[in-house]
Amino acid sequence: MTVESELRRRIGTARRVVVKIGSSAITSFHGGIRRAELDTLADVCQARMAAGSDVFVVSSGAIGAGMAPLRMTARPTTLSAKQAAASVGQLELARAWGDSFARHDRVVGQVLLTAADIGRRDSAANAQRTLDRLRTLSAVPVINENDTVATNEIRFGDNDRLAALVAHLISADALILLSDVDALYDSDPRKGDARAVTMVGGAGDLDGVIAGPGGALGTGGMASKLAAARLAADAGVPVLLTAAERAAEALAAEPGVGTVFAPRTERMSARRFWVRHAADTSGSVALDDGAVRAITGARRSLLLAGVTGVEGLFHFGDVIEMHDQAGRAVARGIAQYDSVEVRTRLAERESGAGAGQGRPLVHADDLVAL
Ligand SMILES: Nc1ncnc2c1ncn2[C@@H]1O[C@H](COP(=O)(O)OP(=O)(O)O)[C@@H](O)[C@H]1O
Ligand SMILES: N[C@@H](CCC(=O)OP(=O)(O)O)C(=O)O
Repeated sequence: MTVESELRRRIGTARRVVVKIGSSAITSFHGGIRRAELDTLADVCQARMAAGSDVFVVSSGAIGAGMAPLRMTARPTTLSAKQAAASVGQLELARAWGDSFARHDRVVGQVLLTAADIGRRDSAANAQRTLDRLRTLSAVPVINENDTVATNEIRFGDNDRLAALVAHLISADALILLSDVDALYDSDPRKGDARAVTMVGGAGDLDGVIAGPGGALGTGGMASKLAAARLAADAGVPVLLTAAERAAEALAAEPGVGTVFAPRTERMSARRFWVRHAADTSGSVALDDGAVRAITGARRSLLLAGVTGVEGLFHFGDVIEMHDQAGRAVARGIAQYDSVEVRTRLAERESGAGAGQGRPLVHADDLVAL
């Protein structure tokens, strides 16, 4: 069996599956939700559940669904208009999913999350418990970003990222991204003459691939799908990307369609994954070149000696970002000092009164290079 067919079989037999459905697949520009497509997708998810898998749906489309009832003729661009459209559209979307699954005697549970919810351990744990309880009650979770409270600064950015973080949160065995394109191509297929990539085993397979923008209804385009696939790979979750039209084949026992992305062979620990991808950061420190080399190259702990400045307010145990002298984020990690204490130590050093080195600011085990 080839590596690719093994990976496809793994996705086809995964017990716990996150299925993310893009706006472009279930909404139309003027008509709102495409009910027939939703019914077909619910049928396919139901078939997979009947075969023994647990399915968690991440559904985009709230903004697209809200446009028609609000008589918007173009996709809204301002944050408040997007939020208004999402607030109207989410209600329609949840109702439509409820109707589609009710045809199979299934109820749905709406779960709206912000990036901040996933970035805080307590709220992430609560969301995880809710999702798990819905599963044991045989209800289908229908998840979306809580658009009405998410500002530009705190957004997931797109639902591909949300889906990958949910896959990590619930320890999914596979993530299926359903869009309006049947696979990853080496360049935007709308521009003609592009070649489909059937498997991405590592970063090298993406050499020469141009990930272009999305369609009129989508958000992140192909770049956001590749970023989500990478995030899922770090979490040890294999990914299949294809078109919603191919959903039946994508959720079959041996999915023969789309592009499959291999997970990392060594799954990142939950703690390091959280530090790297999910946690809110509370502040940052600037590092000199030697410290940057020590933490990114030699994988050492970060000592106060290499810190040249502090930004923001953080407490012992918070996740902070580490910047190089050009202001680029080079790593994230868990602080072993409060920001006030770090400032005091830097001031002491300036005045020549610095006492010894002390414990590291970030221990190597809690530090992830970006
Ligand atoms: N290299 C590529 N391979 C495949 N699709 C691409 C590529 N570059 C750009 N695209 C475009 O990305 C679109 C999918 O992204 P998007 O519209 O954001 O989808 P969704 O709404 O499903 O999230 C496709 O319609 C496709 O035209
Ligand atoms: N929360 C937004 C999601 C936007 C989004 O990421 O869309 P998509 O690129 O289609 O997955 C909505 O429901 O419209």
